Amino acid sequence: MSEPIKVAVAGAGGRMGREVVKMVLQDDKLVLAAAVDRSAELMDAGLLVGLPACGVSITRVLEEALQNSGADVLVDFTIPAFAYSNTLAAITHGVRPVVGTTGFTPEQIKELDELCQSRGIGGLIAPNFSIGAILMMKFAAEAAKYFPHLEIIEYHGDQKLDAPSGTSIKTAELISEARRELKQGNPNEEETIEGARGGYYDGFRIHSVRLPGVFAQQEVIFGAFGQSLKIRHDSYDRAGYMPGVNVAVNKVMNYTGLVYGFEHLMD
Ligand SMILES: NC(=O)C1=CN([C@@H]2O[C@H](COP(=O)(O)OP(=O)(O)OC[C@H]3O[C@@H](n4cnc5c(N)ncnc54)[C@H](O)[C@@H]3O)[C@@H](O)[C@H]2O)C=CC1
Ligand SMILES: O=C(O)C1=N[C@H](C(=O)O)C[C@H](O)C1
Repeated sequence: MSEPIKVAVAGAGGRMGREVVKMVLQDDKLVLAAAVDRSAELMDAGLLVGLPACGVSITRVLEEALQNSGADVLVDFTIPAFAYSNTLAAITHGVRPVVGTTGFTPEQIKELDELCQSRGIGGLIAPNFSIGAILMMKFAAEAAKYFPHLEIIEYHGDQKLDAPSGTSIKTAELISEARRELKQGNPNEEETIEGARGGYYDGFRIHSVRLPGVFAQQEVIFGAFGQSLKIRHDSYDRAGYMPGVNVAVNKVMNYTGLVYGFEHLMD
């Protein structure tokens, strides 16, 4: 039997981080090497997620955890402002990053890929780990070949820090690769209230709805003469992302370079 994979979790006290801690502690092929968060310091990570104590306390300083824990993989679900520096720190310590935090720029992703290549380790940045969301993106990209007029609407809770969501940006990128060049709408259109038409991406629009009580949903609406098509995905529970995170933690051990998008690891 192969050695268990040692996993450090950044953002362990957050909503996604707690699910990751739970998933790692419940998988006998994974070991929780460290749990880092700016809140819940010193609390046992197992107790924090409603499981028996596991002997790993929440610590504050990621660098120390990366240096001292012997982690193979860092799973990061923190906040956009820290995700880049956390990922950089992981790669610098030879720890493979599996990152769900959103907000990376294409330039940052390219730079982190080069760093992974030069360190000879694998990494993943995935704006969405849920299989249904990946299928929604793939189906939307396919539909855009035939229905080039579209709008993306994403719905999240009112405390989300980034807009548009990482998922909607990834969807827009996949659609853009598949869709013929087209600037939609009336060329003489004018916004009488700024932002009314949403964010512009390569000829189409992304709209971000932020409301309390909402978790994570997205629809892509296609319009054509005499018809429309909607492709929609709804997330109801953060546990729904964990099979994807688990696959990523395992697969990242076996390739070199930084992959952007869970769709590349699904098959
Ligand atoms: N890729 C995916 O499938 C998904 C991605 N997300 C993304 O994951 C991120 C986190 O989401 P939530 O867990 O809902 O947020 P959250 O606010 O519940 O948790 C974030 C946690 O990170 C901690 N934190 C902040 N800065 C830190 C640092 N420098 N080092 C260590 N910990 C730090 C905070 O104290 C907090 O506990 C967001 O960017 C969200 O968009 C969320 C759901 C699914
Ligand atoms: O903040 C969230 O909650 C989510 N963020 C990710 C995103 O920005 O796409 C993934 C999912 O939509 C939940």
